[in-house]
Amino acid sequence: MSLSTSLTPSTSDTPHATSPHALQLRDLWLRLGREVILRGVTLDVPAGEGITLLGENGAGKTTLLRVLASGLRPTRGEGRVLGYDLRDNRAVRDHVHLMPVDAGLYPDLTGTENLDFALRMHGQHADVAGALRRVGLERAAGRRARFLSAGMRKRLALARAWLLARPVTLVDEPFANLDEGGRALVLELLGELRERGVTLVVAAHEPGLARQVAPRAVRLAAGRVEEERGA
Ligand SMILES: Nc1ncnc2c1ncn2[C@@H]1O[C@H](COP(=O)(O)OP(=O)(O)OP(=O)(O)O)[C@@H](O)[C@H]1O
Repeated sequence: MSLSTSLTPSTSDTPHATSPHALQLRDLWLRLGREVILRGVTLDVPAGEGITLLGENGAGKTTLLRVLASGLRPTRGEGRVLGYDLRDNRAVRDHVHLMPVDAGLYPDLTGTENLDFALRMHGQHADVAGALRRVGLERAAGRRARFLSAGMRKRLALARAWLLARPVTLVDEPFANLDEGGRALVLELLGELRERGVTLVVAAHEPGLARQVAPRAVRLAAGRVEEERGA
């Protein structure tokens, strides 16, 4: 099936608002080395929806998120993010934020600098000190990310995703390494993103938690995405 038959292709110049879908994937395949990781992923996600992405270890969740963030190019198939072709790296990166499982921070920048830098990259201004307070990191503002604990790095990455509030926000294992308060914060901040109309994809092994902010659940199995039944 060809997406181009049903959609007017967007370029970086055309506004994404023409597409009611945040994600449209058609028969996406991805090979890494000798392994075929994605085997015909087809998925439609309306703008503003919250999706929980489930699957066993090694199922390909992180890989799929990287494809959606334009960090990996599909071997074949078609994909659009807010109407932009997935292969249009620049447009996709302008609209998509990926919070990776390891937080993806600059280790030699402080907490404040990491947030300032991310905002500057998107031409945004925001209350960085307030965001650090919100995630309980006010005292770590001046510490380099490399000297933060895994849970503190996660909180910093969460503050960044929340400040950026990109129209499509992809979150890989947001609950890992967090204490109870941290997990509640994830739910609170990701919930606020949803309220602001952000499309959210959460890869997680905790469906009960993730579905509180991303109610529709899909499962990656054998390289394909299947709709998960039941609440
Ligand atoms: N750079 C790479 N080169 C080759 N294979 C890779 C590469 N990165 C990941 N893989 C393989 O892709 C498959 C999917 O990995 P991925 O990290 O996407 O799984 P996951 O569903 O996120 O797993 P987990 O729940 O353990 O985080 C695994 O078999 C992994 O070995």
